[in-house]
Amino acid sequence: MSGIKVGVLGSQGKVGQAIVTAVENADDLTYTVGVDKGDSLEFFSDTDTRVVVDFTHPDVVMDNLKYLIANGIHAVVGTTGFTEERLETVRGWLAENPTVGVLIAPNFAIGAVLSMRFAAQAAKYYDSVEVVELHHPQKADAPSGTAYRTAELIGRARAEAGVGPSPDATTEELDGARGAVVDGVRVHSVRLAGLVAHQEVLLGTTGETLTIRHDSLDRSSFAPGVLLGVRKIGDRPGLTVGLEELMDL
Ligand SMILES: NC(=O)C1=CN([C@@H]2O[C@H](COP(=O)(O)OP(=O)(O)OC[C@H]3O[C@@H](n4cnc5c(N)ncnc54)[C@H](OP(=O)(O)O)[C@@H]3O)[C@@H](O)[C@H]2O)C=CC1
Ligand SMILES: O=C(O)C1=N[C@H](C(=O)O)C[C@H](O)C1
Repeated sequence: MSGIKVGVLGSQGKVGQAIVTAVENADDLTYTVGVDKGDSLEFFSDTDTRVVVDFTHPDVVMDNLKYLIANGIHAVVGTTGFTEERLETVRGWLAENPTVGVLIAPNFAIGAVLSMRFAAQAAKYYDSVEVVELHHPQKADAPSGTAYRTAELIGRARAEAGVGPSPDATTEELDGARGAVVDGVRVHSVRLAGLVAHQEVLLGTTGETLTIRHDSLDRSSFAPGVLLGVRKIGDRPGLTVGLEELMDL
């Protein structure tokens, strides 16, 4: 056995299973152990695991990270639910363990990262922008982490360019009909059997619209981005947020 020793948290889950397969198939990585609900995190220390990939649940990911950082294990995290407050807590733990690297990304699919970048670039040229995310019905969080991040990037780009709010004459509304608002951007969440992970950013101005759509058709779409993170995180102490930081964009 040779290469970076990699373990997976949430190894029995939908994404975790795809990551285990990808790690096992990579010549330069060695799969050590999978940990799922009820298993001990000490399996990672016992197997001298160097990098752990976490695809679990927003309710448990902070406890996982606390253990990994305290034990000098690098982490690549796809689990959602990272508010600015949570990120600050992680930064605090990392300050006490300065050799450890943590990568947290709302979406590891290359196309999703690109579509977020394209949406931010386009945002200032259009009067209106709204985000629609569509996912499988087992998903716990709404809006998706990706949609939340996309709206933040769009909101920031529009604020920097001095663009006002999207026009909207709605005065009467059934609760939720116009979606949630993130940094001034409307975000709509669809949950539908048969879907995996999809997002459309709709932009409109006089006489034209632009739609930026990304589809993850299979959970293997997250694996190349995760493996990129696994290979790089050991050389990036501290907190990295977003896969784009590791891509030559
Ligand atoms: N960043 C990205 O690119 C992506 C992020 N995600 C995010 O990843 C997370 C997982 O998604 P998904 O795989 O679909 O979810 P699943 O529910 O299919 O998988 C999660 C797995 O983690 C297990 N688990 C729960 N608690 C613990 C714990 N304390 N320790 C170890 N394992 C635990 C679950 O067990 P049990 O089922 O028994 O509760 C389950 O097997 C979500 O937050 C999702 O939004 C998903 C896709 C891509
Ligand atoms: O739960 C999912 O499935 C996904 N979660 C992430 C998110 O919330 O953005 C990434 C992707 O959309 C799939």
